[in-house]
Amino acid sequence: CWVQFEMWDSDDPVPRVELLKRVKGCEGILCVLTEKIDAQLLNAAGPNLKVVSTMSVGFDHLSLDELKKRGIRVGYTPDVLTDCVAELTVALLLATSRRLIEATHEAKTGGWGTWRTLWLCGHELANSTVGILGLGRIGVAIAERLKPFKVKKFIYTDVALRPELANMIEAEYVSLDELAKQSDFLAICCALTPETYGICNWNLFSKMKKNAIFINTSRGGVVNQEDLYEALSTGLIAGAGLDVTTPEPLPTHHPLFTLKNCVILPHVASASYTTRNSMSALAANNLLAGLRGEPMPKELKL
Ligand SMILES: O=C(O)C(=O)CO
Repeated sequence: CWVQFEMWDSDDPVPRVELLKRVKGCEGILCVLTEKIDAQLLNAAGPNLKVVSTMSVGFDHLSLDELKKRGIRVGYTPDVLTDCVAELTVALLLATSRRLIEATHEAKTGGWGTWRTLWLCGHELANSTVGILGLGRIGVAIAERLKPFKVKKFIYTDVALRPELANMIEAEYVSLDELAKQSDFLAICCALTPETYGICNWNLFSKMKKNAIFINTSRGGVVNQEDLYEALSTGLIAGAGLDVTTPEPLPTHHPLFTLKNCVILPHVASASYTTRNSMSALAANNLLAGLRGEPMPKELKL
């Protein structure tokens, strides 16, 4: 089908006022995760709007209730980014547990003296227990990559048992409490929903091991950052690697940036050329299928 489209031709997000003006009368919207698709925006678009296609696997920026109410279909981009996100998660985990950022800083700035027995010691994956909060495609892909590092045991928690996925990585289902207590490494892989908002808080951190490494490549909103700061600065847990924060960008004066045991990345888990190309192609195909009234390659069931 022929499609007339207007593109915001910049890597920076379209300003909200501009977006609200330009969506008027549109039948479809292709957005990224910086655009809030809420009642205000849907009202601004008007009754022609049939489909919203987001170039992301996460959909916490979409008001699903509002979309459903209006009968608007939603496309998203699962699967195509799984490998890329899992790879980055492993990189962030190792950078955090083996203190790579501190180490390169020391080497560059004169901190590198003689070889010292306990200098820059971290924690290794061999013989460890890895916990996964929210076992989906990405959690499985992370576990598959970590297994060759000789992880002893994978455990997970979720709102329901995930027997098929769990079997793929021989992961054992445990309660959230047990996940906190047993994990040497805890990877957060859940979607941000009202149930997971702030789920990583003092209650969780206080049950974790002193040697535990906390890794989040899902959404910043699942973490209570004040509690995480307390946990890291008091040595309650050993370290954290975050690819996502609240807000994004995290202000450079944020206390978390002062901590040596906190590695912060600017939301780059899916940032490979191959994956971003696949995501944009899938988002475009979802949009076109939605406009034609055909099944979308990846439709979010509302
Ligand atoms: O797809 C997502 O949800 C991201 O966070 C970026 O890939």
